[in-house]
Amino acid sequence: MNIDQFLSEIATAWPVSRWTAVGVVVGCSGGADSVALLRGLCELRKQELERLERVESVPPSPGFIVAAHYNHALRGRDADADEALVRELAERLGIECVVETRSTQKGELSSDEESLRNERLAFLKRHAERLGARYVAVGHTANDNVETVLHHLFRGSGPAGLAGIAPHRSLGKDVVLIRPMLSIQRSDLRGVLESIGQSWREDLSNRCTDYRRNWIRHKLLPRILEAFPNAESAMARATESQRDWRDLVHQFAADWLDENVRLDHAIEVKVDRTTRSAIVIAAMQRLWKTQNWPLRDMTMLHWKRLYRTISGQSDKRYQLPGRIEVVCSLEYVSLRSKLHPILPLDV
Ligand SMILES: Nc1ncnc2c1ncn2[C@@H]1O[C@H](COP(=O)(O)OP(=O)(O)OP(=O)(O)O)[C@@H](O)[C@H]1O
Repeated sequence: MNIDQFLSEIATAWPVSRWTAVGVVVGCSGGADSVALLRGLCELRKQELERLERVESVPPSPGFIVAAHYNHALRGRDADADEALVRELAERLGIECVVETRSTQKGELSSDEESLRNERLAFLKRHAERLGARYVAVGHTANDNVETVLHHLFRGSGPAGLAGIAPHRSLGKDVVLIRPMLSIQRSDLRGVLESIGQSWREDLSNRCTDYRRNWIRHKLLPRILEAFPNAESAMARATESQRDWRDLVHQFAADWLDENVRLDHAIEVKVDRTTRSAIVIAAMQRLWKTQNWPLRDMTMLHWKRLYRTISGQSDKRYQLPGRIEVVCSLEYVSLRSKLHPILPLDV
């Protein structure tokens, strides 16, 4: 892949005219993927502004790109070198760089993958809101997508998990998280960076912090590719169709939620003996999101159990992860969190 093909892949996934006139915060770790993303977006923006200048006399664009780096402060000098690379790159590209260093006071925060990811996302969202940016762009690649799907598969995830990494999703009211490099292979990105003489930092933490993800990346996938050389693009196609199915089910689920769920002292879900489990489960997952209940702790077994309850096949009182209490009556199933107040139902 050469640089033009690379830029065109990004522009196909995320048409340039959509974002050059608004603010974009680019999450940049200093690793190859996000360095390539930052370089790619800055180049596309520059080309678009030059094009506009040629065809018409346009007022200066109100849009901007800001590089944002979250220093996890976990790997001492390595973490500082990541930060330095992002700062230098932003300076060279003539864009603002925001950096935040994680507080490392003992016992204050946990350092598992999920907590770090959540903190990072909260940081990116916070700065996008502060700067009035419309988008947060991150550098997930085609390989990340395949690895995520396999990981979900082995954990027994439902259809939503097998739909892979979403190309975009809302991060609250005014900010959209976008992943414009999901069609690009990691190795191609590195080739492009080498061809333009752009260095990056090897993310050593990637190798060790998430053992199972890295086992999939370094051990399993190479074996799969020996037997199925096109497995990665085949899986990407499969997840794309899976996404269509998921979107369809989500539409039904939203309607089902409107008709069958009401808020009272608890969340009251009507017992429904006819609707298929896929729709009821998707509706419950949507409900969990609206309430900020811990989705990740819910396995398919929990969702199935809840579905059996809602479809009138069990009437026991029990608790789900995150201390969600389930109580059944003849016509309604009440759900109540022991930790959170009830929130409105719109996502
Ligand atoms: N320290 C960081 N500061 C800012 N942005 C980051 C940082 N680390 C990662 N990102 C952004 O997130 C993208 C994905 O990184 P990575 O694969 O490590 O992340 P993740 O969000 O944990 O996702 P995954 O679900 O694949 O584990 C990067 O390409 C980059 O855009």
